[in-house]
Amino acid sequence: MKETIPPHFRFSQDQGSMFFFLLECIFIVCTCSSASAPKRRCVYYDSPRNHQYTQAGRVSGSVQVCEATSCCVGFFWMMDGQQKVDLQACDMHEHSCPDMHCKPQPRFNKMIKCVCKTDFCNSNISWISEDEEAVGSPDGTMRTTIAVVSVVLLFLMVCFWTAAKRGRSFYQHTRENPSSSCDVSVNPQCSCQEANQSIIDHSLIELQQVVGRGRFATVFQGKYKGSAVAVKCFPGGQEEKFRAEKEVYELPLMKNAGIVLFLGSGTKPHDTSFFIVMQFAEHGSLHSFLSQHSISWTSAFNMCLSLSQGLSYLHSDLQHNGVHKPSVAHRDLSSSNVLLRADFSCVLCDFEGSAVLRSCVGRQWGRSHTQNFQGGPEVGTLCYMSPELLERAVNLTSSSFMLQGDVYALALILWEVWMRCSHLFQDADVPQHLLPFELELGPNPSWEHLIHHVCFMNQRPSIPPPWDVLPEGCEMKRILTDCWDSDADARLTASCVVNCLMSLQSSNT
Ligand SMILES: Nc1ncnc2c1ncn2[C@@H]1O[C@H](COP(=O)(O)OP(=O)(O)OP(=O)(O)O)[C@@H](O)[C@H]1O
Repeated sequence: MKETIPPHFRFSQDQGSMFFFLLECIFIVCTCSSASAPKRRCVYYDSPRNHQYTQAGRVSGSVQVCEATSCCVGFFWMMDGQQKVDLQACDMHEHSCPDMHCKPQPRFNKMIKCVCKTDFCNSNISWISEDEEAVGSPDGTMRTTIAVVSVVLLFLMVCFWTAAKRGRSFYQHTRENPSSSCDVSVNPQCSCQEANQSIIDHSLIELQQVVGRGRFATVFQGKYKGSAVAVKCFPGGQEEKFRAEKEVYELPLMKNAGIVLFLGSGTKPHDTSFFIVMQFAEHGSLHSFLSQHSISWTSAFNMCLSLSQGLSYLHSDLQHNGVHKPSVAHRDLSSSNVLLRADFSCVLCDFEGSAVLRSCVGRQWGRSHTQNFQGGPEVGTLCYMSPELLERAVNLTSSSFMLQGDVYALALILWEVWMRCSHLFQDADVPQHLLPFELELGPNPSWEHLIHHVCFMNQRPSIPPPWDVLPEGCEMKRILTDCWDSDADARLTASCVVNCLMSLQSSNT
């Protein structure tokens, strides 16, 4: 006989699947309703810069019929009060666009962007204020209700999609490495432990030659207690930078093979300057080394692995014996801020722009950082900046964006290393060392050129065709493209890069 279970009992027994069933229903309803809706039509402006947007829908003259989005996008330059079209198309990057009209969202300098959701709404910037828009619309309340319902539905879909995506990547990662986790989320516990301060008397240091000159400090080779050291000297005016860098080095558990060894710090009483003493890295910066040497596959691999391990450690949030190391975002990762030790392993240095991602009563999650709105953020080296940071499309103090920005920069450095690896150019000459985008934009690209190239054209350093036929080439390419993805959320974490590199090596031996 067939067993009948009372409905209320069935529900309580299977709440989890009911929840997912409901979500699925919402998803199906939304999908069906969007499938039956007419396709969005946007103004299309034909310029070489928007060739990537041709994939967003069928173009016929100056009209584009959108395939996978209902949003139109417009980029305009403002010149002498006049708007000049830069790009108009279906917005393949945005799937949510609450605005009916092309409402200006200022970008850098004189660029304005708008994303909107009515047919041909991207033809012109609409200078209508929100109030006017609400008053001018006869069915404003109805539209608002529809908008609210759509946003709630969309939000549920995004939650569902994000949970599914996270679950998938977590599963994939834990399968690859069951003992570790990709999670670099910030530990909610307060990390206000006392710093490991170590004051050094400057009279015990013997300064020798200058080995590096940066924007804020000069680095000398020196001697301290009989050992070779590097001494980073900050002039009196750079006290803030000195304190910021010292704060990172003095965090608990910062001693790690991937981070340059901090020995102490001090002040010079007579000229009120400040200094930080570190272990001396015999081969200098990765940038200067790659400029002078091509490298073998083994050296390239060890450099990439140690660099990724160092970054993964820096990003990690750890508790050990009651001591808490918060996650730290470097925020100025470049081949000049990576040093090479005697054994050619990489260590990270230069933390004056870093953000310590912790929460303490009365403190911020990340240290605040000043920004120069004329020339872009003061923190970071231009050509290593991720698209979202270049565009300022995100909250720059968000911890996840800072960490994802580091991963983008990591990809560019891995590319720099591999581009000097003789094994990867078997029958050809190894190309000279080049900074990312140096080939395309020259050694000192402007902010505008980088935004155009990296954000609008979605270009990345080119991967040489010979890599396609190498057994490791495919995986290397995948690591690079997954780390420099224009969608920051889609990027790998630093600890996942370590795992990918490990599997690259094991499949190669
Ligand atoms: N421990 C070290 N051992 C050897 N060389 C070092 C060491 N620390 C720094 N250098 C050299 O000094 C250069 C500048 O160092 P650093 O990046 O810390 O200075 P900065 O003033 O903060 O520069 P930036 O302009 O990148 O902010 C490095 O690129 C490297 O060549």
